[in-house]
Amino acid sequence: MYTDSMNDSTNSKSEKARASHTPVAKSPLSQNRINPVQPNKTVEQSNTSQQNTEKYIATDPYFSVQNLIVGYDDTIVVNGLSLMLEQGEIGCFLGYSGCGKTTALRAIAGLEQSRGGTIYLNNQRLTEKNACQSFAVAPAKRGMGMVFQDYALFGHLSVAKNIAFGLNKWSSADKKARVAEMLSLVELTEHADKRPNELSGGQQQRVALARALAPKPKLLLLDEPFSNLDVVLRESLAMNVRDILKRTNTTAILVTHDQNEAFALADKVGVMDKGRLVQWARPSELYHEPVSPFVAEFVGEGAMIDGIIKEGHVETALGNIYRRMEVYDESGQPQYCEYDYPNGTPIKVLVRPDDIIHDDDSTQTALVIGRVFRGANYLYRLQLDDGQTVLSLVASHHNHAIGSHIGILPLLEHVVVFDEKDINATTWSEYDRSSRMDEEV
Ligand SMILES: Nc1ncnc2c1ncn2[C@@H]1O[C@H](COP(=O)(O)OP(=O)(O)OP(=O)(O)O)[C@@H](O)[C@H]1O
Repeated sequence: MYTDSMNDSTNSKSEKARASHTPVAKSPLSQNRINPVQPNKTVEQSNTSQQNTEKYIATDPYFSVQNLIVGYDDTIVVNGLSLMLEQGEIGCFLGYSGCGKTTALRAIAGLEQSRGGTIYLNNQRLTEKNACQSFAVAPAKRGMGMVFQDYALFGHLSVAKNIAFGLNKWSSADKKARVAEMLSLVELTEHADKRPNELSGGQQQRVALARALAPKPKLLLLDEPFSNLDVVLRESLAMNVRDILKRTNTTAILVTHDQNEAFALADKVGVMDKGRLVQWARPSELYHEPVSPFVAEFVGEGAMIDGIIKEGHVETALGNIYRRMEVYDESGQPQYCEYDYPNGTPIKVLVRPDDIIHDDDSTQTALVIGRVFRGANYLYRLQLDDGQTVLSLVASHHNHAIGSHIGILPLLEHVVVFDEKDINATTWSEYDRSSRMDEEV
């Protein structure tokens, strides 16, 4: 059954207060999904180029972007991007190549001019571009640090001198202490005197991180920082970087096309599609409550099955789905209400591999038509009686051959239902990854 308000991504009073001002794109079957947000700020409409003229109130976020628009020549590349982060939070832009992730990051850094929108950081307005006024704080004055894809280290300088590079206004004693602190933070103290080319890729990446963190940036921007590293190293380094950012309470934004990296590092992930931020949410919310089939496809695996509205619930080949409310009776049992659609309305249902439990004792069975060995698990592709397919993640000691039937227990309270509007917004037929599995025969 669909849980109407499971996706409350707010985790603080101030965030909840702001959420009440948040415009939320809702469809009848996908209510309460938080989309890109607008902080409750009133910008004074004036022609002045002075920044920070408006009053800030206690609930203002540490970092926010409102309706950012960036383009090259006749093409809009970032279209109405809005988001916010609290201090110490890590955000991430996730999306296919060319969707505008790097352009958005560069515009936040001030390296690309915006055509519209406003950026605030730590109670300072950095850009404002609308019909009434236009100004932008210079990149060097934004207090941001950046880690690039290729690290951009100075090959002729030692690790310590690379890290000290942005500290030229510091006293030599302070600079020495800060470099030592950063070396220790990234666990490279014994490599202080080496040149970058004497280090591994992962170590170079950590030098780049230490160099960007040394001047204590108000916001750290990381553009595909792990893309030059091998896959195994990426995830462990992403967790390592998250640990460092959390220890230093650094607010950061990462750009990546790698979902695992995004989930390992970020508190909030924004899925981008053709310049638009489709959903800005916590990783678990993106996975369990994608706002559209596009997000569902991009984040995680799964299959779409058909459903149809009947007497207020959704009938599917896996069973009936009832609409659950965020209301419980005295004994703690959830309450249900009807879907607001006429009988016969077609529905699509997202079923994740973890929604289908293998259970030998179940009377409901499915035919194994494909499987992929993943060490601890098999990802099975299963055909239901009506010919539709779903995926199921099963512990790998359950070794079932292709062509056999296995018992299944669908966890229908976890599935996500999409209405026609959601479906029409995406070419969902391309979605079913089960047909793209490299199967073991
Ligand atoms: N300097 C530029 N001039 C003109 N077009 C550009 C420029 N930089 C980027 N673009 C275009 O803007 C679009 C978005 O590019 P961007 O680099 O932001 O995408 P991305 O999502 O970061 O992609 P990738 O993951 O491949 O780096 C692309 O179509 C790209 O060709």
